[in-house]
Amino acid sequence: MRRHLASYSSVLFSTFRSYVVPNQAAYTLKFVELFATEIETPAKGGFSSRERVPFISFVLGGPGSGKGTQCAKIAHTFGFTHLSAGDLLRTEISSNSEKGAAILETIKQGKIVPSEVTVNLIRRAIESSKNHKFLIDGFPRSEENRIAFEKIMGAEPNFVLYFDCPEDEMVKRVLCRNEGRVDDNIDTLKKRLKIYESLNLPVINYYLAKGKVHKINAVGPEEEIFKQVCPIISSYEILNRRSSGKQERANEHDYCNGFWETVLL
Ligand SMILES: Nc1ncnc2c1ncn2[C@@H]1O[C@H](COP(=O)(O)OP(=O)(O)O)[C@@H](O)[C@H]1O
Ligand SMILES: O=c1ccn([C@@H]2O[C@H](COP(=O)(O)OP(=O)(O)O)[C@@H](O)[C@H]2O)c(=O)[nH]1
Ligand SMILES: [Mg+2]
Repeated sequence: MRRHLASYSSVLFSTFRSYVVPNQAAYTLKFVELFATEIETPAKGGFSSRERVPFISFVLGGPGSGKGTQCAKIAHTFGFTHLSAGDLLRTEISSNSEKGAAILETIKQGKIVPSEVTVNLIRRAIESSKNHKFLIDGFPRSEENRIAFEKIMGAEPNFVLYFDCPEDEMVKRVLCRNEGRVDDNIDTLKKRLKIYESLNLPVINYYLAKGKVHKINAVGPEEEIFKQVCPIISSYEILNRRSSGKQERANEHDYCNGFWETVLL
C-alpha cells in the first residue's frame, strides 16, 4: 500500500510537472488540495441535498477548440457526465420556454446569456443526476459567470481543462462544423472570438493563478489530444478511488497508452 501510494505521488507529480505548476512546493500543495477535495465536509448551496460532493471539471477554450469532442471521449472512458452549457441552453430554446426566445437572440449575437439562467440549468442537471463526476463544458464564459456559479453552488471546480487552439484553426473548425447551429457563421463567430478574448480568458487566468488549470495543446488529431488529456484525468481518478475506498479498475488502460501499467503494477 505504501509502495503504491509512493508511486501514485511520483506519477502525479510528474503529471503536474509537465502540465501545471512550476515548483515542488506547489506540487505538494496541489496534492494535499486534491485529497482535501473529497474528504472535506460537503459544500453548502446547490449540493446540500447530495450524498456525495460532486467532483467537477470546467472545460474551457475558444469556439471550435474541441471541448465537446474531448468531453465525449472523457465521459465515455472515465464515466463523467458531460454537461455542455451551450447544449443546455439550446435545449431550453427547443423547449419553447419563456426564456427560450431571449436565449436564442443572445446566442445569435454571440453574447453571453445571463449567469443566473445558465447556472440554474447546470444546477438542475447536476441535482437530477445520480453521477458525482461532471464535466462542465463551455462554462464559465466570464468572471461574472464564475462568481455566480461559486455563489449559487457554494463550490469551485476541482480542476480546469483548457484547450489552447490558435484562432485560424478555431475559425476553420467552426465554419466546417455543420451542425446547423445559428451561431456557426463568420459574422457571429467574429463576435464570439472577441468575447472569448475579453471575457473568457480572464476566467482561465483566474484559475491558472490558483494552480487549477491543465493546459492542452488542442492542435492535432483528436486521438493525440486525448492522449494528453488521459493522464490528467487518470491522476484525479486514482485519488478519488483512494479516498472513496474503491478498488482500482484498469479499464482505461487501452486509452491511456500504458499509463495504468506504470501506476498499478
Ligand atoms: N483535433 C481536432 N482536429 C480537427 N477537427 C476537430 C478536432 N477536434 C474537434 N474537431 C472538429 O471541430 C469542430 C468543433 O469541435 P467541438 O468539439 O464542437 O469544439 P467546441 O466544443 O470547443 O466548440 C467539430 O466539427 C469537430 O468535429
Ligand atoms: O455558459 C454559457 C455557454 C454558452 N453560452 C452561449 O452559447 C453559445 C454557444 O456555446 P457553446 O459552448 O455551445 O459553443 P462552443 O464553444 O462549443 O462553440 C455561446 O457563444 C454563448 O452565446 C452562454 O451564453 N453561456
Ligand atoms: Mg462545444
